[in-house]
Amino acid sequence: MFSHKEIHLNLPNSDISYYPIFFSKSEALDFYNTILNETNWRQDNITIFGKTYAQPRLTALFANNKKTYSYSNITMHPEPFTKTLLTIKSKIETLTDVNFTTCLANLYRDGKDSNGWHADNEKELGKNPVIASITLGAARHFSLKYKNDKNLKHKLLLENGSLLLMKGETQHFWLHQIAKTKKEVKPRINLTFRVIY
Ligand SMILES: O=C(O)CCC(=O)C(=O)O
Ligand SMILES: [Fe+2]
Repeated sequence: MFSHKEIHLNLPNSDISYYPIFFSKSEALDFYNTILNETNWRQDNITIFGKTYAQPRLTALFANNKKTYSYSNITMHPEPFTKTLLTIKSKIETLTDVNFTTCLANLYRDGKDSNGWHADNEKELGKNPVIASITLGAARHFSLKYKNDKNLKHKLLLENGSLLLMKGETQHFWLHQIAKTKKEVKPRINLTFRVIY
């Protein structure tokens, strides 16, 4: 059906694939503009190790149910999927054969916005979550770090229109982040499709 170029990362205890051109550049920029303007972006306060910070990016939650998503001491309540998000979701579902319930959207306004080291291992995601992550707009580096050996790291550039798929035991063994950068970078929207049980 699809003949997307797939780059499978050769890292232990993981199942991570990168599809650099899941959407064409122009399709991805159309999605970027629509989602940027249609979304009620919010900036939550998060609490990590007892300290409260303004999250260094804007977020929004969408779902086809009422289930909330909680992490770092915040609980997000979803809004219904938009037509654009349903178009994107359905193309990912054809590739993965997973029915995603939920999408967490992140807006990195510039290089100062980031997402610190974490695993997507909240219990509502189930044992071995499938996370499908779309990049729209500017490219940013995605870093991976092995929990058992912090010297084992991997970094890849997530480009406009790309899909990164993490599944299997990845979240048990690996942390990931989007680090801040001093380079001039334009805004990036990230959409992470998930199943919430
Ligand atoms: O922006 C990204 O590519 C990663 C987002 C992420 O890790 C998350 O929302 O859990
Ligand atoms: Fe994540």
